[in-house]
Amino acid sequence: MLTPDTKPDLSDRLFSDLDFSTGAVAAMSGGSDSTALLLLLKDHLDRTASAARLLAVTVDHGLRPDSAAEARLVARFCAERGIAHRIVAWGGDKPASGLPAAAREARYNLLAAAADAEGIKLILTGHTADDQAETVLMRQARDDDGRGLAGMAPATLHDWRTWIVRPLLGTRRAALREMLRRRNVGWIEDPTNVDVRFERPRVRAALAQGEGEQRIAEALARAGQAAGEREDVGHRAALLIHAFASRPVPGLVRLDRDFAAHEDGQAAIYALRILLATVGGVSFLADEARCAALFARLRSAPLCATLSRTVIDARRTGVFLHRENRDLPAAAPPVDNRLWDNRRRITLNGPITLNDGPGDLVIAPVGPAAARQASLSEDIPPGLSRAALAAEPSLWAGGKCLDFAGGNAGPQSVSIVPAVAPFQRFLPSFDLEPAAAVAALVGAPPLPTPPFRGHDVGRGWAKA
Ligand SMILES: Nc1ncnc2c1ncn2[C@@H]1O[C@H](COP(=O)(O)OP(=O)(O)OP(=O)(O)O)[C@@H](O)[C@H]1O
Repeated sequence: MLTPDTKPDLSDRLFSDLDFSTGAVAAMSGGSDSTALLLLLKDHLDRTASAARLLAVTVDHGLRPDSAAEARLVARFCAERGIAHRIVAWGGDKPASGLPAAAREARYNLLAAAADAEGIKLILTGHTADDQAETVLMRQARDDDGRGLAGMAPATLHDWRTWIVRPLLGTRRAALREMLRRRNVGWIEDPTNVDVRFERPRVRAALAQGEGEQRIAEALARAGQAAGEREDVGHRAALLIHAFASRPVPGLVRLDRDFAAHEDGQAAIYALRILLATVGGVSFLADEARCAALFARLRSAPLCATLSRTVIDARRTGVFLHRENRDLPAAAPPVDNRLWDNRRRITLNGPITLNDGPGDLVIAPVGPAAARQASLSEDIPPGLSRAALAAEPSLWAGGKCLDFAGGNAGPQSVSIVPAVAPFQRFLPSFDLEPAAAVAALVGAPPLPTPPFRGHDVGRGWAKA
């Protein structure tokens, strides 16, 4: 039943676009924002999709003496409302520096694992407009390439399979707290949120003073504009990737010469940054200024350069990109669900059975010697094909190269599937289009269905 203080239009506005067909995990710290999120979500599902599964998950980071007791408080809160709840603990050693980032990384892994265990593909967090303003101001202070000014995306794909959605990103914290007070619901105040040894609490404290409100409004407006610009350049970069890039042999990307002369330099440089990071297996995009300088030089082939662990070999017949043949992973037995060189995902589909030869099965680069034996495409200069192939992963047994990359042709029990390094861990919705384009190019799995009903992967589906 509705109470006067849960305006139906608020929760409907927040959640009505979302696809709850696999259920939802609500990331619930017990703070005001995630408590409000959980209550609004529960109202919405009770009204519109009572069969949808809802699981609240609290991560106990084990960083404060009270954290376990707080997690139990959240468990009680959920039990009283008939909401399934789970506590997951961050075990193991904690780093001495970079603690907030490590805790965040661990938190998302644990939330995703909890969702996975239930077959749920959607995680909701309680990030608010206030969090967004803080994020934008922190990134602005760091003077990065401007992409970060878009702030947090309304949705982010985690590990290429679980959507993290932030439905409260356009809602102010004060409004949520007001709603909680009217419902007589309390929340946990995390002392870390006011611990000025950390950057975010310092920004938060500064925004609570003087002209804070105006700065918040400006930061949010700037974020909206930057998000639109980022989607736009991503869209144009995706068009360029579709039009000009191909993968003639595994490990080798070819750009038509016309790419180097394209008039939309901004999109071409963005496409280049994404392609270099993907081919090189680097988690962050190649440096913008260096890519701009490289793009300017591409017109005057021949050219051979390296950037982002990638060799750029520009010839009359095209601009070729392949992984540099150094600092490749050492031979090691295949381990399930691991990234190899940040370029391939290894999956074990069952116990390893070896019919192809004796000896222990390992994954190692093909290497120059085995690459020389391979039969090559006639359209590509053999030196280039071999250089690309040498850096590709292969299964080896007893010193014999069983299969080389691209391939699912080795023992059925091991698959080695291309991955898109810069977007593999976190893919913000702003970048969906270029990510889908580069995934199709390198043969990575297609993106899972977006979490918003009625939207394909493509322009304009992300909520503003
Ligand atoms: N320990 C946790 N367990 C589960 N989810 C968490 C946890 N910490 C944060 N989150 C999720 O991430 C969101 C943003 O995190 P942040 O650290 O800004 O929140 P908080 O201040 O701890 O709590 P809240 O946002 O609920 O007020 C939270 O709203 C919540 O959805």
